[in-house]
Amino acid sequence: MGRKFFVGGNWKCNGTVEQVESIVNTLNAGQIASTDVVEVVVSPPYVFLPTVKGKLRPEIQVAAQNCWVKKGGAFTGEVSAEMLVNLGVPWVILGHSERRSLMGESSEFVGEKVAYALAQGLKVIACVGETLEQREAGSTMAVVAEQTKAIADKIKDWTNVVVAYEPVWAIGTGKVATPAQAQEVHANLRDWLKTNVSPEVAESTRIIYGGSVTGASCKELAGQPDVDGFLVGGASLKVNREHKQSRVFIIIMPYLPAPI
Ligand SMILES: O=C[C@H](O)COP(=O)(O)O
Repeated sequence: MGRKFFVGGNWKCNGTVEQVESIVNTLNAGQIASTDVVEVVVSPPYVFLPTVKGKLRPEIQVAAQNCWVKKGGAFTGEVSAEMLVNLGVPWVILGHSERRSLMGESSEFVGEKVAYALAQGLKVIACVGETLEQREAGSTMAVVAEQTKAIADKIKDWTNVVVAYEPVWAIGTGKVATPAQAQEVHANLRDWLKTNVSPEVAESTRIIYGGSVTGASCKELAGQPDVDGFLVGGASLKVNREHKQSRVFIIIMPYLPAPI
């Protein structure tokens, strides 16, 4: 069975009650193809999760942007995986570069979080990616392999993991990776999974791309054999005025069969 295309919208630390309501209304009004063909997941900040989950059409799932590394307790400011499960949130984004760089999350810590979240029944969008300095030093694949290995060391079952390759230099900068750059890393990452985990995991695990994806860049990127979808930041908050559509839908529509 082929890998189902995946489009995630990461709203990061953005939005007011009014803006979130407006985005949800736009998403609910948009055309969407069968969930057999594409998986669409939006990730609002924690405080908006229950509202978004309650108001969104059922074809669109929600993700948290982070969760605690173990069972809850005296960890002020944290949200546990158990709480997300209790709320009916199916997905969580872990290891985003903003958390690695701004909150000091190490690869090992991210690996522990991924393992714990999976064990509680969450599905995980696990982010990896190199900085500009690392790319220029020629260590892109070494960095991505080290981050992926830290996850592979802690988990056995990859069924509920989507890997998001997000080069740090492309995030929020408008400098989207070229299709060739994205394909090269995705193919190397799949190869790494084949050698270090298993051929089955390499074949079935979705590797999605994130970093300045827009309606203009998505088509060629999605045409690459190892690009299985996107994790969209800025564009997932925007509405295309002409089409009155969320830009997440603009991004996925070219690849989809007839809407339901
Ligand atoms: O999680 C999403 C990524 O950080 C991409 O963000 P961006 O599309 O605003 O560059």
